Amino acid sequence: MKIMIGADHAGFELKEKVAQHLHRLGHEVVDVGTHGKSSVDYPIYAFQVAEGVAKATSDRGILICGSGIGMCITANRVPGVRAALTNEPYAAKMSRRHNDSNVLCLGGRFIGEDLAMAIIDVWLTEPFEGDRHARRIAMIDTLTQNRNG
Ligand SMILES: O=C(CO)[C@H](O)[C@H](O)[C@H](O)COP(=O)(O)O
Repeated sequence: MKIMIGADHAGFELKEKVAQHLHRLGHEVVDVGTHGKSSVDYPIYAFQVAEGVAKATSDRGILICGSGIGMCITANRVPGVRAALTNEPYAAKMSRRHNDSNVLCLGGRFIGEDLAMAIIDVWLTEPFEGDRHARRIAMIDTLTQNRNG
């Protein structure tokens, strides 16, 4: 898969490890930054990754900030993005099976490297179940479009 990744300063260190892990698994990684520990603003990276996934220039996205919350709030503003904040593997699994999540958000200040990789491994391999869940996902898009006119 082609996976776009991004982080702010609070997620930078974990992002570097995630990039190595994804490379080891054979994925193509597009890293939009940040590239150091200096303080930056998470919406910049969240929007880049979310746009990449929404425009299908990448198959999936992974975003990391301190808690994962700011990244998730921002990414979900982009139509077509279904970002899930999952700091444990079961939520990651369900976000794939029921929500077809296409962006994974992690909290770099909440979880360690081993747990992050376990979450990512589940998230990359779990399939979407479709059926009633596909109907509900379609409703998200329809209701959003109706609201925006
Ligand atoms: O956006 C966040 C919270 O929802 C992230 O955790 C940020 O990484 C965090 O707010 C950054 O905090 P800092 O005090 O500027 O390092």
